[in-house]
Amino acid sequence: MTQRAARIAPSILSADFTRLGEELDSIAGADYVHYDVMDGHFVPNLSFGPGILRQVKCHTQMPVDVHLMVEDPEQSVGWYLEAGADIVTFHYEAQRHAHRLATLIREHGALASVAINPGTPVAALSSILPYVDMVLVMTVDPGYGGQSFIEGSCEKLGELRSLCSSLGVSPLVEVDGGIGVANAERVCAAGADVLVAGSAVFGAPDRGVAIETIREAGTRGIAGRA
Ligand SMILES: O=C(CO)[C@H](O)[C@H](O)COP(=O)(O)O
Ligand SMILES: [Fe+2]
Repeated sequence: MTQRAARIAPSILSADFTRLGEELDSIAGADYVHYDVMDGHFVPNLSFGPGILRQVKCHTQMPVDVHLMVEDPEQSVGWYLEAGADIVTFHYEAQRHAHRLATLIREHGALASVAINPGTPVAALSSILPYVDMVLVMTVDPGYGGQSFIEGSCEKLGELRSLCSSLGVSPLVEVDGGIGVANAERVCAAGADVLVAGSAVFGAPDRGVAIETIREAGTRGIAGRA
C-alpha cells in the first residue's frame, strides 16, 4: 500500500506582509497556502480580504486554502470564490444554511470545508458531513497566530473519525492552531491529514526544512493509525 503523506498548509498570517511574494516563495515545498480571513466580529482580529487573495493567486501555483473566520459567510463567500480560492472553509458556528453554502462552494469548483471551534462538539457536524470535502478542527480558539495547542483536541479527532465512519464518509481532516513538530505525529495518528502551521513554519530559520520535518512527523502519525 502506498504511504499517505501528511499535507502541510503554512498560514501566511505569520508571514511578513511587506514581502509577501518572497514569503510565498519560501514555502514552495508546502501543499497549500493557508489564508486566514478575520472580520473583527466572529473573531477579535482583522486580517486580509479578497484583493490580497487575488494577488496571492497570481504569485503562486499552490492551491489556496481560505479559512473564513467571519460572521454570515454566505454574504462574502462569493468574493473569495471569484478571487480563486481552491478550498473554502466556513465556520459551523457562523453560518445559517450550511448545506446551501457547501453546495455553492462546490458549484464554483472549489472544495467545501466546515470548521468547528474547540468549544463545538463534533456531533454538531453530522448533517453537513456528507456535503463537505474537508473538516477543519480548530486546536486553538480562532483569532490569532502563535497560540498554544489545546490538549484534548486529539480526543475530538478520534470522535470525528468515528462519526465519519458511522456515516460512511471520509472527508480530509485539517487541524489549525499551535501545530508544529512537537505534536504533528500525534494529531495525525488521531486522524488529521492536513496540518496548518503558521509560527512553526514562518518562525523557523529554514522554512523548507520546517515544512519537511513537520510533514515527516505527520506522515509517521498517519502510518501508525489504529
Ligand atoms: O486560523 C488561525 C488562527 O485563528 C491560524 O491559521 C492559526 O493560528 C495558525 O497559526 P499558528 O500555527 O501560529 O497557531
Ligand atoms: Fe486558520
